[in-house]
Amino acid sequence: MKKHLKLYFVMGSVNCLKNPVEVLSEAIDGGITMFQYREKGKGALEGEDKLQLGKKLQSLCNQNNIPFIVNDDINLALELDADGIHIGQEDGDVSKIRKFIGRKILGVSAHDLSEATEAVKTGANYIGVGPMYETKTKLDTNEVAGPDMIRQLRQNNIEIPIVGIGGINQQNLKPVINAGADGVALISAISSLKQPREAASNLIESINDSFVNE
Ligand SMILES: Cc1ncsc1CCOP(=O)(O)O
Ligand SMILES: C=C1C=NC(C)=NC1=N
Ligand SMILES: [Mg+2]
Repeated sequence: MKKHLKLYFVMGSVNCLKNPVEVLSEAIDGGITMFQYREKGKGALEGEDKLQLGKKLQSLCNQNNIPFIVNDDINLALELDADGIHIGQEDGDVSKIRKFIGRKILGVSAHDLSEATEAVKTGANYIGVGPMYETKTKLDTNEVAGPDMIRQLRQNNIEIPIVGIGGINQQNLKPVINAGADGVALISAISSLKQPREAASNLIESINDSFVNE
């Protein structure tokens, strides 16, 4: 699990400057290690369109042995036979969902020690902690927690794989790794750029450097 979380690209059609299939294809070439289909927000696809795009993105991931995770939508995750699902605190009872999805990857958003402890207890495979920094991508985030939140979780013996998320880019990812995260999850640092391949390549290089000089 930990090695997949290094550069975890999260995206939906709403976030992309160009064709989402092209964006993901380039991001995979650039070196992302895991992908989450998060079709959400104003103008997001629904129903058949959402399913069809999901299938295209999933096949890109399968061809490249990249775990394909669906955000929030359990029915879609099961219909696509995705590798896993990511849910927020408001997306339902984690232990119920664990029974529903069996051995698939279960990611849970956590904003503090109590949510992280709960997620571990109910069988999450990793937690997404944030927002690390200001973000314009998700409008209803909690207040900025910062990398120190990850450091605090590790100091309280939270051993589960952790990915930081929220406003992360090449310039500010090192403190997230140094705080004890196994990787970073991000949207606009790849999806909003003309050259997603170059963006992903620069990011994974900086992430690997951060681990080497930890
Ligand atoms: C999904 C999510 N959860 C917390 S912040 C966020 C948005 C991250 O987007 P960006 O990487 O563009 O800041
Ligand atoms: C809200 C989120 C937090 N963390 C991750 C990895 N994905 C999300 N959608
Ligand atoms: Mg959610």
